[in-house]
Amino acid sequence: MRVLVINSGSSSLKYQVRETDSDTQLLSGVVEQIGSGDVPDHGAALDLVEAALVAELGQDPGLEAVGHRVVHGGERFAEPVLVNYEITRAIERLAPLAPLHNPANALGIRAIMRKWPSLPQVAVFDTAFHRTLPEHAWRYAVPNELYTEHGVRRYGFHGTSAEYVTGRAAQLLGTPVRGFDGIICHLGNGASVTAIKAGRSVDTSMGYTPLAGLVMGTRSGDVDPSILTQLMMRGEYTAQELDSMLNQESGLKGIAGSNDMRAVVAAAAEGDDEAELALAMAAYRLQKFIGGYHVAVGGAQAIVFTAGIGENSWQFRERVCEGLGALGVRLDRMANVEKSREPRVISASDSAIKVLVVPTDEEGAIADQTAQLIRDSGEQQAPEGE
Ligand SMILES: Nc1ncnc2c1ncn2[C@@H]1O[C@H](COP(=O)(O)OP(=O)(O)O)[C@@H](O)[C@H]1O
Ligand SMILES: CC(=O)OP(=O)(O)O
Ligand SMILES: [Mg+2]
Repeated sequence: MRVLVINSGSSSLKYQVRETDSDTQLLSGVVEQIGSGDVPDHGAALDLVEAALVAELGQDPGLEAVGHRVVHGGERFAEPVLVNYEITRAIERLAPLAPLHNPANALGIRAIMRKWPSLPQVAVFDTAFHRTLPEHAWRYAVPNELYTEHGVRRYGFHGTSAEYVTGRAAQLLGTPVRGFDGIICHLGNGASVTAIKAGRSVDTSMGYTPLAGLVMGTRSGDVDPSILTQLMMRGEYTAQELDSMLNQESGLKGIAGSNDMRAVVAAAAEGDDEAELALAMAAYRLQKFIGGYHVAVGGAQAIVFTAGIGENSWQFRERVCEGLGALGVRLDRMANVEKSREPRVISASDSAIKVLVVPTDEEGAIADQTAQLIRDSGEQQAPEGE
């Protein structure tokens, strides 16, 4: 099946056209720096995608379906769904919980509806894989009505990536996925870490929104919530200002002035104190999560690095693993600096926990789930005997 995949991240739009039957990629691209560069918003980014489609595949690109990454699926969506107007509105209603993502996701769906009204579209949710969290991990210790009336709970994100990477990591170790206990570190512009027990997500660092947990490119990750209430009560900042400050001006950017890990690593190597501090903070936060999740999964077999930083920054991986000595983690320094697009082991043979690098493939996973759902729903609709 020929599927167009649209992955709208916070600052980028990744797209691919895949033939799922032969697992081939016909077209792939990324529009970066949306909002800060030449591309003002995700609408303009979609115009570029359409131009690329027509240039590469002709006026009729032969698409059979579109698969969208949708970041927030709330409590309702535990699996991929066929999109209709009602589903699109539900995705839009979740926008306040993922302000950098869901509006762009819904915009993409509506743009395709207008352009190719009869093309089936599937939404694949970042939250879905985390629906297996036990309640003691997804509840916040606040009055019950915050959950029952306002849906305040941990949802978790990057689930499509965590699920895909879990499968590949288990494969690499020669373990069935249901026998895999590990820790998946998805480190991109948004970053999260997920505890995997028996192949399922049992805890994850992002929460009600993708702001929680690790120190990210522009997001603070965990802070004391009183910082916000105090600053608001004193009239120093509005809720709106704090929201955009924590989502867009914090993290590596807030401390070191850039959200690009390459620039921060280079600056630190040249002796820039702020860059060094930002790296130390980001690594320390991740080390604490890894220690906690090692306990949560009852002893991890593997710590897995993935996404832009996890796959490419040997310096950041080294820094994180150097702080994991108490867990018996030992890196193979040579293996860690090797460049490869293949899943691989980068720990020393005497490491108590294996350390892996496994490139993620959100687009591939979304294409496969889209084709699968469309095939299944076609079979359900087809009358018996046809
Ligand atoms: N070669 C590299 N070395 C270090 N960091 C890299 C490299 N390539 C990309 N990155 C980092 O990866 C991050 C983007 O990751 P990505 O997974 O594409 O994010 P997102 O999907 O959130 O847009 C950026 O912080 C960038 O600095
Ligand atoms: C959920 C999230 O943070 O996604 P991204 O890393 O693509 O911004
Ligand atoms: Mg991403």
